[in-house]
Amino acid sequence: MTAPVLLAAEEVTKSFGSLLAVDRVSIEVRRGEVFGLAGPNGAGKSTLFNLLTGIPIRPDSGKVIFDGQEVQNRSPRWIAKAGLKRTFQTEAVFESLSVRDNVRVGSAYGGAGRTARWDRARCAEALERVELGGDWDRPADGLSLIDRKRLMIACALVSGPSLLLLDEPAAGLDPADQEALIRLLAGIHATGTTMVIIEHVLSVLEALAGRMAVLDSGKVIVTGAPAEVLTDPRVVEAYLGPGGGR
Ligand SMILES: Nc1ncnc2c1ncn2[C@@H]1O[C@H](COP(=O)(O)OP(=O)(O)OP(=O)(O)O)[C@@H](O)[C@H]1O
Repeated sequence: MTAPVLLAAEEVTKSFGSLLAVDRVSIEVRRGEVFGLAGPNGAGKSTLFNLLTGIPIRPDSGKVIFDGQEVQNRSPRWIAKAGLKRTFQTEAVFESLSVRDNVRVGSAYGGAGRTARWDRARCAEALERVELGGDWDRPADGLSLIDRKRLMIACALVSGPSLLLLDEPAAGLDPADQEALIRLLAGIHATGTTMVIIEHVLSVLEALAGRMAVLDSGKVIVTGAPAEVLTDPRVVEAYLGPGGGR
């Protein structure tokens, strides 16, 4: 049986002046799946994430439906509280705050953490889920790149989202850390979190995604299983140009 749709973009469109950044994009993400988004630089992936999460733009037309509700005109905070959390391309952590306090900020944003005691327990659980060991009272500015990514994911996870959007989580990681990230995300997915992952490191999508879409010039050009999508001539051409770079 096919799982119900948790997130749908329906003909979502966004222009910046004369640039059509997202052009009538429709995608469906089913509850429990990992859905990948790929495409060349400037294809519109991050703009689409921004439109899905209300940060900081609205679509010109089209609908975003999350968990049965239209959210395209909702605030980012409302969408986060409804259970859709995201990470950003850059490792957006509060440098001077401790690891633990970064997660506490994430917890407050997502609507979790009514009491200090409960908050502490949730923060600890989120940090353990991302396997961020060591001293949680140390400032975030001393963390390695992979640990910053772990922290950003913990900040998103702490409020127990039903859907996690990850914008290029593997960017800048060496192959060993990419493998560690894949294991981490597979573990989070196994506990029931639906995910959408934008990624240029296609091996991450091959390892994790059940389905994926490729965007080019603001449009979805192919959707399907990674093995089929990544060998599709239209995708090869989008990345390498006509003739596949030959
Ligand atoms: N706020 C903005 N104002 C004007 N143009 C924008 C804005 N945000 C994005 N764009 C443009 O929209 C297009 C799509 O950008 P976007 O960042 O969504 O692409 P992307 O697929 O995420 O690229 P990358 O893989 O390089 O991150 C680009 O041409 C970009 O310059």
